[in-house]
Amino acid sequence: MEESTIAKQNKNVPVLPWMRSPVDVSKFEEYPLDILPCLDPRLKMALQNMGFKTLFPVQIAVWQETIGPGAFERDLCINSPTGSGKTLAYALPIVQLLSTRAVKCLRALVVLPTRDLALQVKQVFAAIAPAMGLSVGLAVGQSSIADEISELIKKPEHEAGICYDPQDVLQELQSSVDILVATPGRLMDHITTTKGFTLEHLCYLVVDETDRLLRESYQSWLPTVLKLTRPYDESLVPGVNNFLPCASGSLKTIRRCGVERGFKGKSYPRLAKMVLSATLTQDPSKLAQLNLHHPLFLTTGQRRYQLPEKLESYKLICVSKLKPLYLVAVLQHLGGEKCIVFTSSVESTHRLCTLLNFFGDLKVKIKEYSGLQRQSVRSKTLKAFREGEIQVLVSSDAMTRGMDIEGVRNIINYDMPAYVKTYVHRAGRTARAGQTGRCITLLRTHEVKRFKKLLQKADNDSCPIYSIPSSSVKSLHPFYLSALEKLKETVQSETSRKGKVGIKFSRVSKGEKKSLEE
Ligand SMILES: Nc1ncnc2c1ncn2[C@@H]1O[C@H](COP(=O)(O)OP(=O)(O)OP(=O)(O)O)[C@@H](O)[C@H]1O
Repeated sequence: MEESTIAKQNKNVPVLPWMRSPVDVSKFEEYPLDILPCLDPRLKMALQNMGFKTLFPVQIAVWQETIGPGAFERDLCINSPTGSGKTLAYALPIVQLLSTRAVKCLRALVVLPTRDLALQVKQVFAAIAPAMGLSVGLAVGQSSIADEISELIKKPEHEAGICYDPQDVLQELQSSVDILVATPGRLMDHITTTKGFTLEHLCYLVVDETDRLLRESYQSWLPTVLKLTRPYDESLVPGVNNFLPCASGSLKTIRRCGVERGFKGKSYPRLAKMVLSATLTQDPSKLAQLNLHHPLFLTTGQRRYQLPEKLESYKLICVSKLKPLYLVAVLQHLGGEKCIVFTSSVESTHRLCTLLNFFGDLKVKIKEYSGLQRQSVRSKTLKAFREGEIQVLVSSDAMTRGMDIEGVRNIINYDMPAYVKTYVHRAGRTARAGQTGRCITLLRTHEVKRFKKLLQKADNDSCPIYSIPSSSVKSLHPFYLSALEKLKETVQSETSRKGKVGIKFSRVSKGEKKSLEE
């Protein structure tokens, strides 16, 4: 074997020994709900009401390791392609496991990097948890902290006119939810300031989009959660009880038992964890932060990065200064099919979207979605896109991960992604749940080689050219010139209105300007 091939293979072999012998999810088949062992009939009904008849391979694999023979004795690290159904893979076993709980306490915590993603995941739990008598809460900062607290914490009912001891009142505060879906920032707000909010009874922790969440520390949410849920033993750490909050009096928590290394075979209750991503990190130092218990790695096939089976990747090679024209020609060609256009920054998202809207005659509704906008604006746009009122969304990488929008058949990379991970997540907004989809990447000539290498990392050698007749591009020239003029005016007025922020939009790029002068 050639040396370079061996080196390449070694590079793909994970450093961590437990990652080298994974459970291969691709060996599992879709499985009918009717014959799924141990599935509670109430949950089956809830799933059927969602229109689901089978469980996907990753959902079956996780079911086996949690409810099935695996009995959740090991923490699970799940690497499965975009759109393969990871959300239900963790939501289903958690809801079934919690169905036998006697007292309402916060038992499961799901952490996600963004508000829109957390909302999406909450909806999945909300579709199945009530059938088992469980409540789901959301901590994302969508409403005021006071409103959020009143949703999450139940206050005791007190008779008017009677004075109560504040200490007793604190003891009586209870969680209104069994499962909480949260973003790290709001989670930390509740941990540090909300009276009655406790992780003391937490049994399950899910870290979704793990590699994204581990990249930033977000006010040290992870060490804080692990510290607050660490099993404590007075004899090992004297006085520890004095530091741990206890809002539920003498209530004891039953967690899974596990034999931890370093505890001389002593078994004690642990917080059971599932961590997931379509591009799960294999970096030992990053994974070490999660303090996983005898982790089991579940992955799909041999490849590190995997694209959805029915995704078709295309490249469109364009003359740099005419890129917007190629984009418009593609949009015309797609004839109003739902589409997300990705750019490399919030500034170019804004400028490109403004420019496209000046093209008149496009017959599609185009809006931007980026981190530069207020959350309320973003949520409104997302709703309109989901409902089909908007056909094209121009987005920065705010939309890259996890978002599940029905009917998106096309992804366009207006700017080539810099990393294979970004390509995997962007392209993964289509071809979800076994559907077909295409991802078209606009490339300048000098980017072609780099793009080929990037796709090879996802083992994708087949990326045909997306052809657009040059006559369609040419015919757009006159519209482009007038659209650029209008863009220039808009940019100038935004600059004067928005001061500093507007300056970001104030420069029409060299390519655009040159074309304007021609
Ligand atoms: N058993 C099922 N039957 C039919 N559809 C399903 C099933 N499970 C999930 N889906 C659908 O598949 C789509 C993708 O699911 P989900 O968002 O959980 O994917 P994911 O693996 O988390 O993707 P990403 O990595 O992009 O976050 C959703 O629209 C979901 O409703």
